[in-house]
Amino acid sequence: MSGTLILVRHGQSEWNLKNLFTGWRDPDLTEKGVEEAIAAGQRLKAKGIKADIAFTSALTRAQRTLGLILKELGQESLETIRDEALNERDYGDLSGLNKDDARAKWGEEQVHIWRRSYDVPPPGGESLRDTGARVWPYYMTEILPRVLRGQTVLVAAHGNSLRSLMMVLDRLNKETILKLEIETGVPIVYRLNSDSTVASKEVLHG
Ligand SMILES: O=C(O)[C@H](O)COP(=O)(O)O
Repeated sequence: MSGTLILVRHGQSEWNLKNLFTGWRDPDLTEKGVEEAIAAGQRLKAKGIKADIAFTSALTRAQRTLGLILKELGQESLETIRDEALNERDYGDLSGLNKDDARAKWGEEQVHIWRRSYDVPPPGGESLRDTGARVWPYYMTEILPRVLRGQTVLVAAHGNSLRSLMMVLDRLNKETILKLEIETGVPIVYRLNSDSTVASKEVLHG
């Protein structure tokens, strides 16, 4: 066994609440999102987890979630690396549109394909494969080597950047990825083997 990788999707954002496609837009957390982030930190603390380093995206909702978690862990000054490689999928022309309005305009099935398929990009935006094309190399070069050295690495990011990562960790394919939904503010704790495969996975629900 090597180290530990903890993935957390940011808490509820203002645009999650309004049901808007967000992507690279930068809304803050709602009150509920703040509470979810604090609860995530408390659950990690209850497990006795301390991080050695943290990674997050270039977007406020993920950074703020990370800050609230680190506060609960008593690790506010932990080394933190922010990189847009971990940003949410770029939702392109859908950004800022209401998800129900989009379903009314383009149909339920088309919108589901844009949201959950592996390789169909929303207009002007990134498919999950495109998102993975920036997340996977970043994971391989910056995150995984630290886990393999035995560190505990905390990653606060987004629904689709984490889906692309979990596709690899959980060995999902083009079909099985369609069903993967990641809850806001729920830490997922992976222990990795020394060959980078997953030794165990625990989802820290409330
Ligand atoms: O960017 C967004 O709109 C959300 O954070 C993720 O949206 P999705 O569940 O539609 O992929």
